[in-house]
Amino acid sequence: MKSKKIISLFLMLGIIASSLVILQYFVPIKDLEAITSRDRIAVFSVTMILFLLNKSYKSNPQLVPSILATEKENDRDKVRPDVSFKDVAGLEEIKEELQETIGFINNSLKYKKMGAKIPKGIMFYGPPGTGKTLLAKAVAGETNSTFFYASGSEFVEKYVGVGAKRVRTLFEKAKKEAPSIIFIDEIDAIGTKRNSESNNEKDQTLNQLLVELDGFNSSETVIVIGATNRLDLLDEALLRPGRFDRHIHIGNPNMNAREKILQVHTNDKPLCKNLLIKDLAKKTTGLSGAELANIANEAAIIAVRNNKNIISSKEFDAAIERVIAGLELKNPTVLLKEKRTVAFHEAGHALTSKILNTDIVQKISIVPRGQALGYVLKFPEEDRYLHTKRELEDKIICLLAGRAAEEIIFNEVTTGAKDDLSKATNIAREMVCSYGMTEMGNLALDEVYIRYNYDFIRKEIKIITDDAYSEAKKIINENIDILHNISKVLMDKETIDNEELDEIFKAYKPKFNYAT
Ligand SMILES: Nc1ncnc2c1ncn2[C@@H]1O[C@H](COP(=O)(O)OP(=O)(O)OP(=O)(O)O)[C@@H](O)[C@H]1O
Ligand SMILES: [Zn+2]
Repeated sequence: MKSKKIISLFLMLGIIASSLVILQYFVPIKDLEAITSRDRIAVFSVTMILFLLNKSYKSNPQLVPSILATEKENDRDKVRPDVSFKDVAGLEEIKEELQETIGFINNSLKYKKMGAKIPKGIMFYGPPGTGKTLLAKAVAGETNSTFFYASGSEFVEKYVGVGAKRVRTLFEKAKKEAPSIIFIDEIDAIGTKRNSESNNEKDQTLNQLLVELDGFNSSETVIVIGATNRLDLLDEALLRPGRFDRHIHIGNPNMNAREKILQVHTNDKPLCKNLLIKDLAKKTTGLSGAELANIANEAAIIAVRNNKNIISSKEFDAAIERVIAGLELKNPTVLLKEKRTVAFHEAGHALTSKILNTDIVQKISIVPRGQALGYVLKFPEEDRYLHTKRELEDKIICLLAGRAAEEIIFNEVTTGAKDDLSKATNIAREMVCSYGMTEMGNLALDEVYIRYNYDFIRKEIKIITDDAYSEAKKIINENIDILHNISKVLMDKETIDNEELDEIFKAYKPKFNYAT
């Protein structure tokens, strides 16, 4: 290592010397005195920059195709994590289930003597940010195994064969360092179903992964953990016995788990005595572990910014809003007409949510945040795992009510409903394709069928969203005074909290009849 540095230094001095010689060669003899020390410094600086650029090219592993990279550079994916199960909050049943695997690794000799095969593959699946990576690291920590991290998308390259070679190298290293855990995040990037339209490189990589999973035997204690948001998209071959045959669903945390996660992430923070973590758990229904960790951190940052030495519920409320709705824009330049449109749009969402009782409305705001010009902050009253058809229809009504209010008041629609339309369409699509909630009957449709029959499916989706839109307009028209009142208060004060909204509702008698 040292000798390399010395060679580089000599090389650099050589380059400087030859540059000066070349410079003199190009300059007529009579002008030689004109080569000032400034010129020499310039040559020296340019050489140094070239030298440093060359050095950073070499030290940046991204620039070296991993297939050509040295052993050392590839080893950056290998760690011995200092994470254990106590860092993973909630998820008690899952930790219980993983105890068996931990027992296998820690007592592998006993199992081997008995001729028992150690299970090789576990597949974690569920929404993003729920702790899949954290849990895999904790398994490595609990067993003192080497942890190899790989992301499915890293394997798939333009060049056929590169991905397969990377898979081979990864397994070779893991076997050498056994006991080890290989964690393959976003495994769907290589593991989706193979079909006639598949791409060759992806399929070769997947085949290599299958070969590796079949290849290693019980003398090597290597456990492979895959993670995906979409188990249904994975090739069945990957999930067969002997491969990723244990499937563990990791969902968003329930109230109890949220409380524990928030506890873990606030342990090291000075909290106000009156602050109840339980209350925070109530206000964060539907959020992931990663979002909760983010909220705890944001609350601390906000407290520092406000020169506080303890964190109170005020900072947490601001942090929740920040994480859910995005960064508040300072001095936004929203036109008055646009502000009115946003006020009516948000009033439409809030009015229907309250009338249909879909969620508890915490706050309505027309202060721009993130990409939104306004927003309604709302949470379901409790954790829900099942939704009736009626509830899904109500959700779609509330989503489309922003646009419906715009149309009723201004007789035209704006681009502001883009996100609402996308969410509403997704729910309706699930109702048609996954939940069997339409005239098509009790069917779940697979991706290939959906792709080839999308025109027909689109018609079914449109029936649902059209009905919801009419219903939204009906509810708003029947309660138009409340809509005007909410938007008036929003124009004056920019935000309304749930108590103020209750006051507005008390002053009028909301009307509501479901269309039959
Ligand atoms: N159950 C939990 N206990 C404690 N912290 C958690 C938990 N779940 C998530 N977190 C926090 O969220 C962060 C991100 O979680 P992680 O990366 O493990 O999620 P993931 O499911 O792998 O996400 P993705 O699918 O996006 O890769 C963790 O580093 C941790 O700080
Ligand atoms: Zn909206």
